[in-house]
Amino acid sequence: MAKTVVIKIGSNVLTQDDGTPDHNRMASLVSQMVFLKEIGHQIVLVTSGAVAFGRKALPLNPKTDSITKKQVWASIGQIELIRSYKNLFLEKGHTVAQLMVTKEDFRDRVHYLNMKNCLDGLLKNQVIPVINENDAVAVTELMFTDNDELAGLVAAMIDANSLVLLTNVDGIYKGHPSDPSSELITKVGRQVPDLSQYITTGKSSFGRGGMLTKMTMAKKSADLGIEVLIANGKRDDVLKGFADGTLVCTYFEPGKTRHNQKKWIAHSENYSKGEVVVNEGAKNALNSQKITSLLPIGIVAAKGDFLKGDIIRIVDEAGQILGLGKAEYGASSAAEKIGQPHQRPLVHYDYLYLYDLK
Ligand SMILES: Nc1ncnc2c1ncn2[C@@H]1O[C@H](COP(=O)(O)OP(=O)(O)O)[C@@H](O)[C@H]1O
Ligand SMILES: N[C@@H](CCC(=O)OP(=O)(O)O)C(=O)O
Repeated sequence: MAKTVVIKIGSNVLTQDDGTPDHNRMASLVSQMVFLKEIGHQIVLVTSGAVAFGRKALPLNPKTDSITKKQVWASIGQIELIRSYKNLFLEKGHTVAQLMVTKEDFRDRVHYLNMKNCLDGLLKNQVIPVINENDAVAVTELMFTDNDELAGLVAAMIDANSLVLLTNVDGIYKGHPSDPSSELITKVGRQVPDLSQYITTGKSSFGRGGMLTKMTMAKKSADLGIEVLIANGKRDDVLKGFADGTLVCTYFEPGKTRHNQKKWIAHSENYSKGEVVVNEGAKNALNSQKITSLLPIGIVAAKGDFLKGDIIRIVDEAGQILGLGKAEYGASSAAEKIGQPHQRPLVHYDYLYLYDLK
């Protein structure tokens, strides 16, 4: 079956132990991505490596602050990174395109749709999008936790079937991967156990977010109906293994696919601009099997300065978050309508994402 596959490559996969770019590994992964494309899959690449490539190209005074270092190295390294991909794909007859994004591009619905339109256009024209964070401008609140988060957001955006996170270990182990007694978790079903207990905060030498973000993103993406594979990009034929189903990895079984609109909303908790508190009746209605929009009659309070189109959090009176939604009107109109019958929904069902509260 032809799939849309988002492949994320971590910095460590593309570097050797001494930090120099590993062009052979890169060439092998490009060949395998071309193989996937030529057997009919659509490929989107999310790649790290700019900082690592830049660090090797230009040593900086160790006293330079860490933000400036990241910005300088990333803006130097990105050139070599994208040029290498461009040349390697071109040798095999394929064109790549570069997209550099920040968190803001996922926060704003217009930016989001512009990016989606661009990706759709590239895929339709058989071009392989190569995406990285725009590290030159992405500082503090504009930053993704790491590229695993970015890859998860991209996979949701384009309604991907699969998300393959390539790192320098075979997947999530029940213990530190360097401990020979640690066992690899090969499958995570829909009843996801608490895996965070196994994950240590230590990262690989150039990694940013560590295994915890991979796990969080994998769970979230699987909830949205995307299968996720965390696998070792340093193993030869890793992507061929993905194609023929022989890959040694941690596999997250996908849930039922949800509406695309809702996928954007599902990933927006960090970007919400306000919050509404709902009463018990509204909570039960939202959690029932019936398709329900959020009506002002069930709202007891509206907080924050949200405008029409902004994402708002929906919480119950005990403060537990129930879900997220796109506001149909702003906070001042909402305040006027609170508790009143016969009013337009504040959140329409199509723009409502409810957490699966067990
Ligand atoms: N339970 C675990 N299973 C696997 N890896 C783990 C675990 N706990 C911590 N890690 C660490 O997570 C690292 C991968 O994350 P990271 O360094 O962010 O990689 P990448 O650069 O590919 O994004 C591994 O190299 C490993 O050291
Ligand atoms: N955007 C950065 C990558 C940051 C990042 O998430 O790195 P990694 O944890 O190796 O995937 C770069 O290109 O160096």
